[in-house]
Amino acid sequence: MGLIAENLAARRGEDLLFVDISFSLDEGGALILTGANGSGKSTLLRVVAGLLRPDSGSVSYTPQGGGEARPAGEAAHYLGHRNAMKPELTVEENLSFWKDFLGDAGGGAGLCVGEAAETVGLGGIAHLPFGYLSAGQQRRFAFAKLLVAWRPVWILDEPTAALDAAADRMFASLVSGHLARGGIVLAATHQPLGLEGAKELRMKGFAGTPQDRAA
Ligand SMILES: Nc1ncnc2c1ncn2[C@@H]1O[C@H](COP(=O)(O)OP(=O)(O)OP(=O)(O)O)[C@@H](O)[C@H]1O
Repeated sequence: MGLIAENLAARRGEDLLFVDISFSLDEGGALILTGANGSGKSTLLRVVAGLLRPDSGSVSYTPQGGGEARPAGEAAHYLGHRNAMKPELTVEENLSFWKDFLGDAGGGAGLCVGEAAETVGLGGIAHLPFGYLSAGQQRRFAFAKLLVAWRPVWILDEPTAALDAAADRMFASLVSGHLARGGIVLAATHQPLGLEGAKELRMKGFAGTPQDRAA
């Protein structure tokens, strides 16, 4: 039940970046990835999101109450370093696109676009082109993307880097709310983000060449 990663390994170039990564998270559970720059946090998040193929291992999500296990990426939002919004479209158009494209993954319903914009504190400017907005406003609307489609697993890569304290607090409340609704959070972050009490997985960086490991 929940998110289960088993024996994940990933390679960058010839070398293995990590091996034998396993974890499981039930509904309401959170895991924070820590480790030095370049230790593989973003790579692991991208593997879980289904954006990179693991060298070995698997990661799946099984809904609460049973149902079939499926690739975790199908039940996940991935919020990476980029906002994944078209600058020439309005915020409403961008969020409507994501709402339709992602859909609800079962077990919950996303907010309407207007509600999501209100929730991130920017209800009055969702009619503007995304490209007109400040960097912080753009990031807030990237958070709204998490709200317009219900996806139980949130995969977050340094979501609040370079945001002000108020935006940090707002995002922490979104994260706490998601966990309280039975969501799951997997995050690389140096901020508390409402994840107090989360499990921690420390990434160590390159795990050697495949030849080293065979030796
Ligand atoms: N496309 C790529 N091709 C080859 N190597 C890559 C590629 N992307 C990342 N790497 C390497 O993989 C390693 C891990 O990168 P990753 O971005 O996963 O680390 P990170 O822990 O998220 O780092 P940071 O804290 O700096 O964001 C780094 O040494 C990086 O140079």
